[in-house]
Amino acid sequence: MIASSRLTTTTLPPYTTLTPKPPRFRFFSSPLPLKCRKPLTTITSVLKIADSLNLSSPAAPDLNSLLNLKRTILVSEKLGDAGLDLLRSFANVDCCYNLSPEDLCSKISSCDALIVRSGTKVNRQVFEAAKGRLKVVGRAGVGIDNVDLQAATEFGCLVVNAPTANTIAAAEHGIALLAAMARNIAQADASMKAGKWQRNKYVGVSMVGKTLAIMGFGKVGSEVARRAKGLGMHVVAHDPYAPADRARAIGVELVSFDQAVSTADFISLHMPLTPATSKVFNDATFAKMKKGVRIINVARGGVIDEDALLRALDSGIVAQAALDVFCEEPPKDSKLVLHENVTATPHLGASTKEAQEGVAVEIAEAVVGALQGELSATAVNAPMVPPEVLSELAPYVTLAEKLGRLAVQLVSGGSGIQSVKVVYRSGRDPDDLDTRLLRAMIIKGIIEPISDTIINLVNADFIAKQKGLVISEERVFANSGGPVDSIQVRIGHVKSKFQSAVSENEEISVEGKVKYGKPHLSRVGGFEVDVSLEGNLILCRQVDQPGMIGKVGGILGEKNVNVSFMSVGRNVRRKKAIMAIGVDEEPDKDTLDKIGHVPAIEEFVFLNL
Ligand SMILES: NC(=O)C1=CN([C@@H]2O[C@H](COP(=O)(O)OP(=O)(O)OC[C@H]3O[C@@H](n4cnc5c(N)ncnc54)[C@H](O)[C@@H]3O)[C@@H](O)[C@H]2O)C=CC1
Ligand SMILES: O=C(O)C(=O)COP(=O)(O)O
Repeated sequence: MIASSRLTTTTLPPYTTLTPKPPRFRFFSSPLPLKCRKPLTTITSVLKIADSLNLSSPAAPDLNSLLNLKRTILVSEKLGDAGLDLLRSFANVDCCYNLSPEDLCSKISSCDALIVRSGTKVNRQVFEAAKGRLKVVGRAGVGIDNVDLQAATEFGCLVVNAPTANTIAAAEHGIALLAAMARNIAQADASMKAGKWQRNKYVGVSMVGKTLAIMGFGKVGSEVARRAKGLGMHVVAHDPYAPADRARAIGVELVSFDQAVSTADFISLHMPLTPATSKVFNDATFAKMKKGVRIINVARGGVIDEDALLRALDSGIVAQAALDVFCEEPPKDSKLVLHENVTATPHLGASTKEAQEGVAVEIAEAVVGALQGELSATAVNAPMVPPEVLSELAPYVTLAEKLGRLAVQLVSGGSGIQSVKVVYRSGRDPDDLDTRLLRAMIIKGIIEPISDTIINLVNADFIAKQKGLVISEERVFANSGGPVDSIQVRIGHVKSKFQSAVSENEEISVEGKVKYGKPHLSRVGGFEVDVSLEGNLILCRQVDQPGMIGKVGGILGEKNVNVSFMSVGRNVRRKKAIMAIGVDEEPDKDTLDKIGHVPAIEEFVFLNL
């Protein structure tokens, strides 16, 4: 050990956070132009690796791909043709719009993926009804407030969205609503259609020189800001997570919530609907606003308390509101929509031809990629791992799972596993080695053999936590050619059925390396070994004396069990040794008994890898 740095102790970092990922593991935030994207027909070996590792297919034994059967994708809301064509080239596509919640639940168990927009509620019942078949939910748009992410994660279902293709459409709709509201376009149009000519009634307000407060300075918010600057408005923004330099670059000042709402002539909402933003525009907030303020909401209806807005409109605090989104869609209570100072559109922010084609292709690619095992760039509830990183980590991913499987089989029955320590020896800078994938596979290896839960990248941390398993990770610096020199898995506070696997620290300890691209076991307890982690493994502790390999090899040979690898590790000559024997077939009980009865063999265990 040269240096050691603790990565995590008792807490598992969440897969998705608001904090940026280290650059090496980040995808480009905007999609590549279509012609630059990889053709879906050319499935890279990386995707196959991931697929075979079942990284994103929690429940499927992947018979579909083995038998070359097509998957089924349910599309529950209108999707652009280019996206549908792409999906059809890969899967059976069932377009069923306006499904009732009951119909959705009854259909979902025969679907591998579901594609929705904002109108489909993908709640816990949907995941329960899927009975483990649903592997991916694709949200053809940005907001994922209609998908129960917690339930998706618990059921090991990946959720992906299409976060960029409708940004401009939403921003343009925001500006369109702002201008239409300021100049009473909708009301004047309706009045003319009713045969009237009311020039004095529909005198508007000017936008130039007015202060616009952008609430939520993300993709849409900043595009609205850019356009509003072009209209000569003074733009401020409130966003606790937005970088000040991005705002500065557009000439926008980032201000506090109170400052934004109290100084603005126009307020445009662009934050996501979360527990923190739910009904954040309420009576108390409206009371802080300038009398005669104008509000635009192209984000989510739920960020406004609609009853409070109605009161604010009636009292004149809010002069006008332009609403594209509502708490309930379509809104049942039409008081707001019918209010003469309200301009309303039926959630049209993303509805341009261009945006819908873009979103459809973006989500189709993400869903097809995910079904093929690709780790998505737009995953909402799983780590985003670019293909080149996955390709590099692939053999270590296999090693991690095998070590987990091996370690758990060394635990003697009845002793509950509570703490697992993983030590990575690596020459990489900690920021340059994303261990989430490896950790997930170790968890998979540990939990799957002892439970009926299927583990994948989406639910690994969640299931570990649920089972009370505390995973701690440590990085030890070591010069190595690849990303990882070795991985050690230690299980503490348990008894072992193979005492020699217990290290000085009273932990079951196994260590492995990747050699020639294949996972190898390099250490068991305090003994060094060198055996390929493929097929099955027999571990024997014996007196170190001549003829042992021959004896055990002979017993296996008699029963036609093929030995693929054999390695002996010992600490002191002629004392104790560990023999690790890789076998292609599983020896029957008789054969194992015979090995156990070889006089110099003190203990042995058969492990299924
Ligand atoms: N009406 C429509 O058809 C469309 C609506 N949208 C909605 O617009 C919203 C914004 O979308 P994007 O800009 O693409 O998302 P984004 O994720 O790029 O931006 C959201 C911003 O809100 C900020 N934010 C989070 N909590 C906040 C808080 N408490 N106060 C202030 N800011 C907060 C975030 O830091 C982020 O910068 C989403 O709710 C999305 O669903 C997006 C596209 C179309
Ligand atoms: O992308 C978003 O967040 C939207 O609100 C767009 O919703 P839609 O796909 O048009 O139902």
